Amino acid sequence: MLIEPTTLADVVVMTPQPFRDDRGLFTRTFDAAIFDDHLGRSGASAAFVQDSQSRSVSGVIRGMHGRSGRGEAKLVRCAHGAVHDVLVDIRTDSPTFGVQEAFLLDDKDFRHLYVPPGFLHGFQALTPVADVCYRIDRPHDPSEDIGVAFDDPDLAVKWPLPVTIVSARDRAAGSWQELIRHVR
Ligand SMILES: Cc1cn([C@H]2C[C@H](O)[C@@H](COP(=O)(O)OP(=O)(O)O[C@H]3O[C@@H](C)C(=O)[C@@H](O)[C@H]3O)O2)c(=O)[nH]c1=O
Repeated sequence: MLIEPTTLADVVVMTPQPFRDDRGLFTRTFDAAIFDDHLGRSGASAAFVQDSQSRSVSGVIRGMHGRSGRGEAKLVRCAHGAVHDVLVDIRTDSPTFGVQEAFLLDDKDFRHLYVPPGFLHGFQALTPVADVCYRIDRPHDPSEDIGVAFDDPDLAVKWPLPVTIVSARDRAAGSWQELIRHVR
């Protein structure tokens, strides 16, 4: 399991080594000992309290989602298919505040993102079926949902495919400028 930094402060990408044979493959998707050691916090991995999975059809965009209050840490991977995954740092005290980075998550390399609290997250499905799995370190609470429109002109995320389906909540999301006023 390789753990590498990204351009976003504190975000890391974990790349496992899938073992492939005639039957298919086996891959470790997460290693608590390596993760805790990387963070320098014994037991950090034990904080993840909810596992979730979403399935999307090609072109679907989910995002850009964040969480108010203490935020939430997230582990994100694509278990089936491929997604274009985007993170935006919304921590006002971060050296990478406002910076975004995109990652290809797929079922070939099984790259896995660790996202600390204080980020917007979203993705677009690139394959007919794309399953995204998350682990979060606080129980889901919709009253803390915050977000920015996936097509906000200031964020200007470059989605690779034409947009097919977006939820009503995401269509109604606010702007980057509004979010900045809120977090500052
Ligand atoms: C996220 C979530 C949703 N739900 C419910 C609420 C709703 O009825 C249904 C679908 O929820 P949503 O439309 O919010 O799902 P979705 O748009 O896929 O939301 C997800 O988007 C990606 C980008 C993330 O980063 C996730 O943290 C999460 O915000 O599932 C839960 O019960 N628990 C959860 O943790």
